[in-house]
Amino acid sequence: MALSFIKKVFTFGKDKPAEEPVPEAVARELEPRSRAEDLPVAADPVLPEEMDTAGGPAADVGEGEIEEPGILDEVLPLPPADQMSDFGLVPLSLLEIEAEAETQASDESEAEAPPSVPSGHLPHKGGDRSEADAPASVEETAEVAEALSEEIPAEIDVEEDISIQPISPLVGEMPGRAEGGITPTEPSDLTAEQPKPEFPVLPKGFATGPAIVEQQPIVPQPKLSWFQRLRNGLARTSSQLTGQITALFTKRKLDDETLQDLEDLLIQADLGVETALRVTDTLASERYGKDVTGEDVSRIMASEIAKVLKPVAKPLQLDLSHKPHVILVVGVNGTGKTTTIGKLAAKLSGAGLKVMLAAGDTFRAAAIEQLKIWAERTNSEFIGTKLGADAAGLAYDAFEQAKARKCDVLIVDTAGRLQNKAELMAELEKIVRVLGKLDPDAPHTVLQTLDATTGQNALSQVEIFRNVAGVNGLIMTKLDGTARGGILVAISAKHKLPVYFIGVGEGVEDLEPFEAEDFAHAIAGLPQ
Ligand SMILES: Nc1nc2c(ncn2[C@@H]2O[C@H](COP(=O)(O)OP(=O)(O)OP(=O)(O)O)[C@@H](O)[C@H]2O)c(=O)[nH]1
Repeated sequence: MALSFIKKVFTFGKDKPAEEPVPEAVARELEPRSRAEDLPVAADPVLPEEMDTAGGPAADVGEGEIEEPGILDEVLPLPPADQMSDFGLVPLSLLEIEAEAETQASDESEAEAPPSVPSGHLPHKGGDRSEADAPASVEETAEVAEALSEEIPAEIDVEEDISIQPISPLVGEMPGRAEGGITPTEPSDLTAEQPKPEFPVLPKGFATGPAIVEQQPIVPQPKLSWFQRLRNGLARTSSQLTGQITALFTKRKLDDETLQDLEDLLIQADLGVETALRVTDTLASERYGKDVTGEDVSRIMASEIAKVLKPVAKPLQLDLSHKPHVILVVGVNGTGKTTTIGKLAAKLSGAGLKVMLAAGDTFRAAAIEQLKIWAERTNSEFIGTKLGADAAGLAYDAFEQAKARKCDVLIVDTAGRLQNKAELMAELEKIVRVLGKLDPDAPHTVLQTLDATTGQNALSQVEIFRNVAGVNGLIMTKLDGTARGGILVAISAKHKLPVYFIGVGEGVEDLEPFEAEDFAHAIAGLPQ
């Protein structure tokens, strides 16, 4: 009897005889939904306006009231039948029985098939259902479940053979579930093709949807050594020079004509007549009448340039018996005075010296602000004045302040000026004179910055600034760019002024002591 009852129960919705209506809740409980993902989610099972008659929405399931799926995945003893629905569980064995009953039922009567819920239609609870569809109470469900559990063959070991599949916690949250009124959705309802939103057809070259941008991993660039930056900066000079030299000596012996051509090439590279002659003389004495390669010439050239530069590659001497040792920084506009001051201050204050920076460039507000920032960055003292104020007056005040505050070094910035502007050069002369009144040796160092991209004009800059302000040391900046470093060789050969540092970048670290050999190798395109 029980088996035939089960058969009927499982064929509900397919061949249900009209005279034996099966409560919907029973059928629902036995529907094939043993896995959480199989659970149908009724579309709007209760309309808001139906809430009163439906008994209101299900109480929310509180956190922790639902067992973790992982726990329920284990084989657990079957709970008492009357509690199964409370747990939201369906015995797997029943699902197997159902599958069997379904097969038989489909054989028996296809013609008797009762009206089923049309695909895509989900009847509303409390709507226009027939009596047969009427919701069953939880008690009824429990009774049926108990009857079914009695029918389980004796050989089935409940503990071993019945695994309980958890039903998604969602079930407890579904309004219909609380009222015992979940209406199963045919699988076809879920897979049925939904009407696609219509988009306009875009012209060729366009596409709809979110753009997919492939992210390229950012590869950090290794920081180049200062020599590599110097070599890169001088690459234009060196590659031009070595390329021409190689071309000059290909399949040619060293004679007067090739020597003259070489001398011209070296002068064009800003190295100056003096250095050019040194190179050709040495080459002639060693290899005249013989085959010469470009590499031979590069080696001799590097060696002769280094000889010129070595005497000027000196450290910046600080006489710390003066408190302060005054460094006046001069040069043409934009040659890197302020930046170089910042770099020097960083080195000196980093070494524990007390440094003061004086904003003597009273022409540019930005220059004053720039120096102030450098002072903050380098933990230096700062002194400035109004825009347009007398720069010599500021230099005077700065000296006194630095002395009073026991600064080791005072570095005075000045406005950039072209060497041919007499009035501005006279102002520079005045600054030097005023400082000399406070200390006859001040300024102790007059540094001139030279922009390495300048070329021949740098020669006359040194000439005039030296005469007016008594420049006694040089710093060549921007050797990391597209430099024409050959001019430093010519200046060194002519003026023999110490070259203390070279600038190889805009960063605070990018100031390197000048090394004659390295510089000579970089110009000749040879490794360090
Ligand atoms: N690449 C590179 N840029 C530098 C170097 N030194 C300075 N600069 C840049 O050159 C520009 C001018 O530098 P400043 O320090 O303002 O030059 P300045 O001589 O004080 O300028 P004025 O006050 O106008 O005379 C700035 O953009 C600096 O960042 C260097 O060694 N390498």
